[in-house]
Amino acid sequence: MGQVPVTDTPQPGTAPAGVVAPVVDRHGLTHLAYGFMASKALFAALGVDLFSCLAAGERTVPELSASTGVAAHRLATLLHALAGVGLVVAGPDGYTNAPAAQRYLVRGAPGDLGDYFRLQVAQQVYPALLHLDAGLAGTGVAFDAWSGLLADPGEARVFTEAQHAGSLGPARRLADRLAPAGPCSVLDVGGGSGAFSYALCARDPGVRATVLDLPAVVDVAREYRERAGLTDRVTLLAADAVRDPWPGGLDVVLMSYLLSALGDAEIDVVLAKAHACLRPGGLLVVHDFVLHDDAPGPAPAALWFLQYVASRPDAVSFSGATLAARLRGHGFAPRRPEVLIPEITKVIVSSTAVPT
Ligand SMILES: C[S@@+](CC[C@H](N)C(=O)[O-])C[C@H]1O[C@@H](n2cnc3c(N)ncnc32)[C@H](O)[C@@H]1O
Repeated sequence: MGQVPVTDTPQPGTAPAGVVAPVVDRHGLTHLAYGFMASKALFAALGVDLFSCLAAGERTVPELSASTGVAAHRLATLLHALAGVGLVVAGPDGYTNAPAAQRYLVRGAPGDLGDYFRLQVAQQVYPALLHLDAGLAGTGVAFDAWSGLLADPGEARVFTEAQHAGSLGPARRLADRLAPAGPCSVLDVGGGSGAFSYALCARDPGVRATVLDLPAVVDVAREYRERAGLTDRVTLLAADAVRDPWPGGLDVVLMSYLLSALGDAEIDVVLAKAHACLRPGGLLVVHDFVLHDDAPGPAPAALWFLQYVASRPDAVSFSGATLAARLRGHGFAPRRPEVLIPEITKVIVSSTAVPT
């Protein structure tokens, strides 16, 4: 879960990035209350690949109707909505993509996030959020945590393919930052498709990785490993990270979006296991949603934490400081958190003590 923000720079009239502006008027409230409708317009457009149809430039409504197969009068209504929220731009004869749509929503573009939004956010996260009231009340949740949902091979495929699309860019950035050099064994816990492991392997030929995830997810990861040409350097381990044993003597344990997906007590279980399976001086790399320590937000990270409340009663949120305290409690020496996806995720690298 978690994504690059579609808006990289503050919009006119909004607070600078990182500062939460209190909602002061009805317009602000309306913007929030109607947000779901705007999201649905975006997902519906992705569903008929509308942004790809506009990739080459302006198209008229009849042209778009022919390409998408959507009746012109219904498509016109969708286009009005998309233009209203700024995803397409209306011209004298037709429509063009807004810059972010052209960059992130055109199928096959280098920054393509369409599958991530359409599959994971629209088809799995939003339906789960319909159970948020019950989750908050503690009277029921959408499903038995993500591990319950992902026991189903079809759901595991949808989730993992979408997550792969979302994780490729951040994985490359993290690999560049960690810059492994020389022999290095990595355990990628809750590794999903293995996107982060492949990026680390691509960065240095000395990296060997094990991707540990639930069995139905590992079945999908096998295909990505094949495509990456890394069957000889990446091992797949079908296991439950909380209940099953992990390999030992490792240089690096990576947890990308794992801790946020676990319950409070399970976080302690996996941190203890990480410490036990690292060699002295080994590194734990946590990449996840992280709240500010001393200010509200950032909103996307806070909202991602909230959606977990819909799917498990023991979900918790954490800031850099609360996570660092927890890491210290398990014998780690955490460094300062560093932003990986602005407003959404941070990376906290911690070392285990080297015996003197
Ligand atoms: C949001 S995905 C992140 C995948 C990958 N780390 C990435 O960043 O692209 C969270 C992953 O944690 C896995 N996961 C959740 N609970 C798990 C558990 N108890 N044991 C193993 N994997 C688990 C899920 O199956 C899923 O693949």
